[in-house]
Amino acid sequence: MTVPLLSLRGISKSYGQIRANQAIDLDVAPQSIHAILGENGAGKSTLMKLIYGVEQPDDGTVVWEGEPLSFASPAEARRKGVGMVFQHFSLFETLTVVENTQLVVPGRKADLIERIRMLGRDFGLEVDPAAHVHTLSVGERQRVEIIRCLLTNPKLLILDEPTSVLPPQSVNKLFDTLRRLRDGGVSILFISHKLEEIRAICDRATILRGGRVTGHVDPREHDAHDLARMMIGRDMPEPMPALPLSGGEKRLEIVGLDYQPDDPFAVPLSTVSLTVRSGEILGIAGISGNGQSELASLISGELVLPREQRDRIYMMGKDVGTLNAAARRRLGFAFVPEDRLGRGAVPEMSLALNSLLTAHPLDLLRHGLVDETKAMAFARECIRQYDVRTSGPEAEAGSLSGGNLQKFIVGREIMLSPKLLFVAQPTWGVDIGAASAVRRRLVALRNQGMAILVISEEIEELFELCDFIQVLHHGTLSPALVARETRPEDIGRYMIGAHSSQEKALA
Ligand SMILES: Nc1ncnc2c1ncn2[C@@H]1O[C@H](COP(=O)(O)OP(=O)(O)OP(=O)(O)O)[C@@H](O)[C@H]1O
Repeated sequence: MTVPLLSLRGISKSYGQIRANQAIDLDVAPQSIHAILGENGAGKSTLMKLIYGVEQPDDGTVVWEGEPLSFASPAEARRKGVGMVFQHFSLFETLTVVENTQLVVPGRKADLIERIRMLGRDFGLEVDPAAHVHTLSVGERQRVEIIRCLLTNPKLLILDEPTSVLPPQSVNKLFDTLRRLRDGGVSILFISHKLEEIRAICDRATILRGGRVTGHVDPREHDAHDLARMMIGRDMPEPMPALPLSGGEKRLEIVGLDYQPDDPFAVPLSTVSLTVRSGEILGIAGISGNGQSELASLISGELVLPREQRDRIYMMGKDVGTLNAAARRRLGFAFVPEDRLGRGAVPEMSLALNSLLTAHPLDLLRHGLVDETKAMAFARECIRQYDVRTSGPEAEAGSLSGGNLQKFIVGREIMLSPKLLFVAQPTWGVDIGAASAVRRRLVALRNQGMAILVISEEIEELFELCDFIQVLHHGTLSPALVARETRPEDIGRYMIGAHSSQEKALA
């Protein structure tokens, strides 16, 4: 047998009471794409952090290219040829793309700009090297992370859910890239919750459950159902059937909204119109960076329209364009932003305190002070209902695994029983078991009459959830398409700006 590029034996790591990794054995062969599979909180990110030197194991040995070794820091791991793209981005918001790159990759700025452009062209990872990171969408930030990593020429590339925010076209391009990298001698550790992707690209898979290895398999020899069962220890639930449309009242209406941002990197919106009624789910598809964050901010109230732009955004029948986020929430609006650690939750605060951020109207304050008992009870209920794996309501939000924090934030907003719920990327980073639970919940709420707006880059998710789909491209929205009568390719054409001639537009 060839000597593995990386061998782990008996690797363990605990955080207080939580045994995130227990006696992990793992061999990564040279020139292989190796999947790490597991539910939210199974210990995948922890294991990757140990390999990349971000954390040190409590126990166990690491052998790199046949030599016993321990990576004391990410800098050392990078020197040896390990590169990592994180699930939570590690970019500085106020710096430009190329300045962020310079922090890790030596070289002259002009050369780096050229190399970034070249990688972008070659691998479908286009991004403006001079753009400030704070102006970029989540998807674009991820592209920057991947490019930055590729620029260090790693022997082992660790990708923590790299496809979660990429549109389907770019996923295939990324896979071509990864295959080319592998054929050129790079091994790849690939974390993903998308089993079909794993079967398409990986030649090995290691499955984790509760911090332990439960199997090493060749994913091409198992179907997605098999893999899911190994991962979650049971069969997947069936999707929730949607009741026929009720033709309910309009809860959100946007009429011919134009938006010209001050920021030169932001995307202008032109004549955006949409309607979401009680008892229906409208999905907005599109590649990130086409105006999603601008539209989301205008709907959530983080961006307020100037006084002269009246009669553009209505919620529950009221013109809300000039109202701030809090005033919109008072009308029965709730919002899950795509950026869960930055805007959805405060990482240093407990889950109980994070509940207060939006759920304070549910009687969690008394005389202006936090009612601890009620805040704890609320957080505990959210943890229970949404199967959030954590030590309890006192855990810091930042200590939760990505998917578990997402479940908590989505749960918190749903528990407000809003009339209108707006969720950006509802299941980004959430494992398939939990993602299907979140989707079932959204459909059940729709059946009970909630109006739901979803922005997602995952076409399959939109088809599973939505009654209608509109596609955002270069700041304009396609007509509403009836999801049941539309094919993914039709959506794909709108996503790249090539209109379908036979659209099933609503009158
Ligand atoms: N810094 C930390 N402090 C406390 N607990 C932590 C910390 N980091 C991880 N954990 C816990 O360790 C366990 C494993 O988390 P990890 O992030 O490795 O899971 P994961 O498999 O990557 O999950 P996901 O798919 O949701 O990203 C979880 O219970 C998590 O809450």
